[in-house]
Amino acid sequence: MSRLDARTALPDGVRGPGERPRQVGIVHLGIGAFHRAHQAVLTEDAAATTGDDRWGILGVTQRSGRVVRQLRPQDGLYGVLTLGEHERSLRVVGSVLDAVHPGAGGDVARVLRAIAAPTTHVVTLTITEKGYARRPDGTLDVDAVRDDLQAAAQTLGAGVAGDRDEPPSASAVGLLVRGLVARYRAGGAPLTVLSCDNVAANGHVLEGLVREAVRALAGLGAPSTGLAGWLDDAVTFPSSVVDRIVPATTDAHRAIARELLGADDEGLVVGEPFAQWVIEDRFAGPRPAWEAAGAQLVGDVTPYEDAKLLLLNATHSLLAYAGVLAGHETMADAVRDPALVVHARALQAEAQAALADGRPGGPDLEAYAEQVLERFANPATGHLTQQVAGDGTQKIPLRWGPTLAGLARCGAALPDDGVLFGLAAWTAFVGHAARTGAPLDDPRADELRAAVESAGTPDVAVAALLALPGLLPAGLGTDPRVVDGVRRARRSLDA
Ligand SMILES: NC(=O)c1ccc[n+]([C@@H]2O[C@H](COP(=O)([O-])OP(=O)(O)OC[C@H]3O[C@@H](n4cnc5c(N)ncnc54)[C@H](O)[C@@H]3O)[C@@H](O)[C@H]2O)c1
Ligand SMILES: O=P(O)(O)OC[C@@H](O)[C@@H](O)[C@H](O)[C@H](O)CO
Repeated sequence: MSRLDARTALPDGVRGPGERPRQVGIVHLGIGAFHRAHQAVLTEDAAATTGDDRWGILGVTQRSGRVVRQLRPQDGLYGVLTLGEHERSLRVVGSVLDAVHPGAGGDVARVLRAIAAPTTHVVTLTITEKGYARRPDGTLDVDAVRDDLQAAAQTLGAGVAGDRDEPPSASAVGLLVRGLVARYRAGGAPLTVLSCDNVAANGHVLEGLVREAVRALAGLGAPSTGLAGWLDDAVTFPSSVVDRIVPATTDAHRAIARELLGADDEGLVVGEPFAQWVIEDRFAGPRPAWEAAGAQLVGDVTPYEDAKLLLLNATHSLLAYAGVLAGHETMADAVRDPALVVHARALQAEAQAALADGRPGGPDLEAYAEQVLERFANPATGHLTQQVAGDGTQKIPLRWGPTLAGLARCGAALPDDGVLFGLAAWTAFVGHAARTGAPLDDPRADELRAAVESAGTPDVAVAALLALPGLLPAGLGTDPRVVDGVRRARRSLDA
């Protein structure tokens, strides 16, 4: 069977991309499955409504060249397969014009030129929580981005913009700083940097890391320039809240798409019918009319972000850990298990209590929480518990930390069926991996294994894991009410 590309005649029922953008207007860092199923789709829909053809996307894939191999032979085209309980549809998206790998053997100079180009107005990111290279205390892990910052410092000191060979890039924040330096040197047109990761206050966090990195340039031999002032004047970092469940694409998904398309599609992504994008309206220059595609432009994303992280993502993580332990492969099986969903609901009740004093606006929390559970129960996407369970040390502080802090403010004895149950399930999940040698997908996997291996008993392991720096809000990782409650929940899980 032939492979999807610009010559493929799309069958009836498969929506095509229409007129493709004439230029790159957006550089996206971290073009994994989610960007292709979310921002790229809304960008194409906005262009279709307005006829504005400036918003092609250059996708940057940093960890491997896989997405380049998927998309380049397909002229950047790929399918988005929407799978609901009662619906199935395929569309081919054309807003991504090309993909680039800036690592060893890749083309970092092309990325830097694209970020510097005056026709580029927005850099978006989905680089996962760990891509932000934060230390447990939230500050920039300068060692992780040092090579990129060294390159940025040399570029700042070089005579003419674009006059040196660019070394490959090893970090997303470092690559962004190099791109900002290139843009500054190329005349400094305004730029909006828009994080689309599941990170609280993502724009604010990213801005802080970029500013730390820029301050570090001086220590790496960069000359004194007006770069920091230009950031103040010409670059904005709005926050945004993104939502659509996008599982990793499987061969079963590819088989469904092949049947609908009549061609092979190596770049296929899959999503649920629901999609939401709430964006802080703080742009430095032009942007696509994303509101024409259903995005909400708001003054403050915080109430939406709180609901998303503490009611959706938090519940997802609890069900993922407990689901893996109970032998459920998919999220739909986990949420349909009555023994698990009671804990999901208990966590949601605690999160709602913690959010009660939050800022006004945002969704109705009661209805939102219920809708989340219904979305998880969609069996068609086949979202795997193991996928959601990855990177626990990066997700737990964001998803469970604020709820735990709210709970701890309430009183002497803490209930152990909600967030404490989630923590117990996570410790059991980690313990199982450490004991059996099963893969533990977490950037702090070595620390986790060491904590469990030196512990001897589950009670000691629980205490060691909860005390990991940066995991829980200050003081709570060693708070006896938390440690004892998690131990109680863990005993009930191990029984
Ligand atoms: N998949 C979803 O349902 C979903 C929904 C909402 C938000 N998101 C956000 O999008 C992110 C990516 O999800 P995805 O489904 O595209 O995952 P994915 O595994 O398909 O892609 C991850 C992308 O991040 C990059 N990346 C990973 N680790 C990195 C690192 N250390 N430094 C730099 N880049 C790194 C990879 O190169 C890849 O481009 C999530 O972590 C989350 O923050 C995902
Ligand atoms: O994508 P991750 O790994 O950060 O988190 C896994 C899921 O909780 C997440 O992707 C949700 O499906 C998503 O946030 C829904 O919008």
